[in-house]
Amino acid sequence: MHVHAFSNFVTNCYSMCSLNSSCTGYSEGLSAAKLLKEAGLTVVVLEARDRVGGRTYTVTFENNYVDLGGAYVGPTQNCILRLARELGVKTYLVNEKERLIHYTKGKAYPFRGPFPPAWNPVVYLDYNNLWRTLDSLGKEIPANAPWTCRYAEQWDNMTMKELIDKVCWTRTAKDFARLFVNVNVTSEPHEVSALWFLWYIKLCGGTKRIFSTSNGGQERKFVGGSGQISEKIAEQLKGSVKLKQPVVRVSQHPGGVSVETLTGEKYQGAYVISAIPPGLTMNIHYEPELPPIRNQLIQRVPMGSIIKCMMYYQKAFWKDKGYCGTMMIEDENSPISMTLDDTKPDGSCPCIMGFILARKARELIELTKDERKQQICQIYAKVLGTTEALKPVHYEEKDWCGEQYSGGCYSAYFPPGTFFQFSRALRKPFGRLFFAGTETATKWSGYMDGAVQAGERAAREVCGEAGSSTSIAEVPSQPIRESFLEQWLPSVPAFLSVMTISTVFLGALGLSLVKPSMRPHFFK
Ligand SMILES: Cc1cc2nc3c(=O)[nH]c(=O)nc-3n(C[C@H](O)[C@H](O)[C@H](O)COP(=O)(O)OP(=O)(O)OC[C@H]3O[C@@H](n4cnc5c(N)ncnc54)[C@H](O)[C@@H]3O)c2cc1C
Ligand SMILES: O=CCc1c[nH]c2ccc(O)cc12
Repeated sequence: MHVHAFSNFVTNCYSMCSLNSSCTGYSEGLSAAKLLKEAGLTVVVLEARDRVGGRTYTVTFENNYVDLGGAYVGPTQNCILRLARELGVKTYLVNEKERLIHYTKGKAYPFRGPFPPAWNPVVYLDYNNLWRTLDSLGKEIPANAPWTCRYAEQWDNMTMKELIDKVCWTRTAKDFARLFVNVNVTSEPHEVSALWFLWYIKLCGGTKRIFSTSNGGQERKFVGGSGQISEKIAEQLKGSVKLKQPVVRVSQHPGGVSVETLTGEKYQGAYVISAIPPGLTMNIHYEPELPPIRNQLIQRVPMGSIIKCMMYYQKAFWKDKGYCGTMMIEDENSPISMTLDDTKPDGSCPCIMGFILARKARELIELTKDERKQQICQIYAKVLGTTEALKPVHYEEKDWCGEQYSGGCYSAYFPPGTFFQFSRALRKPFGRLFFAGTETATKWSGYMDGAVQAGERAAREVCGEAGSSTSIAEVPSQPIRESFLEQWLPSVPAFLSVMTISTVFLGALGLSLVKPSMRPHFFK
């Protein structure tokens, strides 16, 4: 049997495989194909681009390597970490020794921890209630069947903007919540379904785990770059990975599946795994036609918007100033919203990685590369408080919005009113056609880890096996704890109600204790 995979991680697009013969599938393709090959199947991976890796992309220049796509990994991402270990790819810690900076209202506030603190007690309560609410609503949503949540329809009909406006009382918390959505899903709060966003955060272990560097999703990077993972699997699969082969037709017949590519090549197999973002499957003709819900799902899942920008300097001058290089920037005039130190672990190639996200990516793609570089240096100089930021030695950037075979990044999102009715079709096989890709994952969906989990799950489906990927902790993971205050502090409205009730109660009590003749006349 042959399996064809179109894919990246389980391959990079479509992989096809065969048991004693063949099967066909797409990518994510690479991790699926690896597992299928190990199970004794013959696999072909059909990749549209002239390279493997898909939404990961490591390029080399002047003795340096840089990840221009997916890069960060961290505790609980055990599928990608296990795969990396098997392939001999090591990780290193992203620098977070010094203080982070929250830049807001034109001023830089250094801090430590996952989220900026608030000195105003009302804002403090509001932030605390926001994170607690997002996490507790997420607990109501089953990871593998979000449509069964008892509030699924209600929450899906709401955008994240509406949810943020309901939960937050202060402008400060609302603005930071917008940045939180921008950074995590490269989209605007008004664009995404609240049900989908709450599910997405839950799949990563909650608001702290997804946003943190230490003990979170951005804790580590791969020595040599994330692109090696796909490249090493492709090497193991030798001649089975076919580049420059965009799949355009998938025809199922009683004996198997035939997959046709844009160049006119035809591949026969027993099964196909499609491991491309769901929206891109609109580019493919299916015989027989896709089932109705799948056919409509693929029309409803746009991709996020991001430009990843790497600014290189002679020296990591931010460390000398006591800053680690993480900046959370709230300023409409700043192209960049989030940065991390991208200096190599041996201190070479000092670099600040910055994301241009969502609305800003769409606006700033109109500028030239040099104009973006100038604007980025100017905001780094303001935030870090030094003109050293104006003197970079090199600049690299990658716009993912214009990538034909990604459609955008990091991943697909669900607009309001879509996730409740269409998420059930995300990974439901159709005859000999199986679905992988990070969007179909039930842990760390949208991430490299989700891509591997989904690819391996699809490979097991092809083999007729149930079960899930091994989940042994690959790097130490500390449980995410909520302090007593985080759990029990009231929200702003609860605090105001308590204050009002207690003021009225104490006032009434006080009045009852004074002589009737002394009471104001309306109490007599
Ligand atoms: C800037 C950026 C930052 C990111 N940051 C992180 C991060 O820090 N950590 C993290 O874990 N993730 C991150 N991600 C997301 C991560 O890269 C993706 O979730 C992951 O790589 C998706 O893998 P995949 O195999 O599901 O899909 P893809 O990588 O998209 O693979 C699909 C493959 O299919 C191919 N293809 C498309 N159409 C066809 C067709 N018709 N025929 C054949 N082949 C086709 C594509 O060329 C591609 O190679 C980031 C992504 C970007 C771009
Ligand atoms: O996945 C890629 C990058 C990313 C996703 N969520 C966050 C949160 C904070 C970051 O610094 C980066 C990211």
